[in-house]
Amino acid sequence: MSATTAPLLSVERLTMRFGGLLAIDDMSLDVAARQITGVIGPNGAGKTTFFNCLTGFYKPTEGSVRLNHPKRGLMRLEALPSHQVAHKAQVVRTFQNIRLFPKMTVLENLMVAQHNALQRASGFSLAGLFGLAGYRRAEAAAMDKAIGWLQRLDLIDKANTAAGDLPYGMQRRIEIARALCVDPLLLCLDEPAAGLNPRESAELNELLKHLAGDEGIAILLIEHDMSVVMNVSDHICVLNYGRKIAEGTPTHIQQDPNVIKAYLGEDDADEQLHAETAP
Ligand SMILES: Nc1ncnc2c1ncn2[C@@H]1O[C@H](COP(=O)(O)OP(=O)(O)OP(=O)(O)O)[C@@H](O)[C@H]1O
Repeated sequence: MSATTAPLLSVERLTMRFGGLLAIDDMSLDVAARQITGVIGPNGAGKTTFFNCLTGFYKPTEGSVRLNHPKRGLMRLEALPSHQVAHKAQVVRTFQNIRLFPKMTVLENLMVAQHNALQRASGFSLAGLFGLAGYRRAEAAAMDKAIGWLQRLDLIDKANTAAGDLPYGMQRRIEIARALCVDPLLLCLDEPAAGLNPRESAELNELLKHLAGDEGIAILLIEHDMSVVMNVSDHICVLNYGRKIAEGTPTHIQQDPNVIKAYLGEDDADEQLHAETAP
């Protein structure tokens, strides 16, 4: 991020406690527009809790999450309920476990994601039922958007297949397509590579680079698969026991002694670091 560009998202001194457990501990992070920011850390480090605080699923105990929205100005995400974070702030997420409607077709899954826009077009009345012109236009636009994303994500030939009948890797891609139908400024992906084979992971890399580089969507990426994180991230933030222990480029993160210790444990990390620095 250049010194003159304001970040898209500024997380300041975020803290989330569950009783005596400090899941996020005084965490600050800037997220740049049009870039991919990886969030990594060992199991239980607080990554998903961090997403839950950004997207209105949890109300943080302390701290602020400010979004610099290009049309609406500064928005305080920690004060918004989750549906407004998605539809007003355009910060959209996927989940660790797949949450498609398995019996609905792929296209129907993408239409459901746009129900807010359709409800508004119906004036929350019977306009939809009577097929009034405004509602029909909104429905056609929603359909165009869904089809457009299915084409760009190479899923169009599966539009009329029940989502639950498709292979796992494809379902993960449909989840991303569904999130894209909400026009995200910031797309938060929670382990999108989980369960993917190496070919699917490589395809995911290409897709993420395309979304950030060509579509201009900022991405926050929680991922354990280092072949994905290190390949696609512009910037990486590392959490351990709820604390940010490092941030920087993938090259910087791979060499950071604190990160190596968090992943390998103190003794193994010392061994590896000594081996690397030995003449
Ligand atoms: N609703 C909750 N109530 C109590 N404790 C919670 C809750 N949600 C998360 N935690 C705890 O907060 C800590 C961080 O959990 P979190 O799921 O955010 O970690 P994570 O980094 O996403 O882990 P993983 O990589 O295994 O998904 C853990 O100790 C977890 O048990």
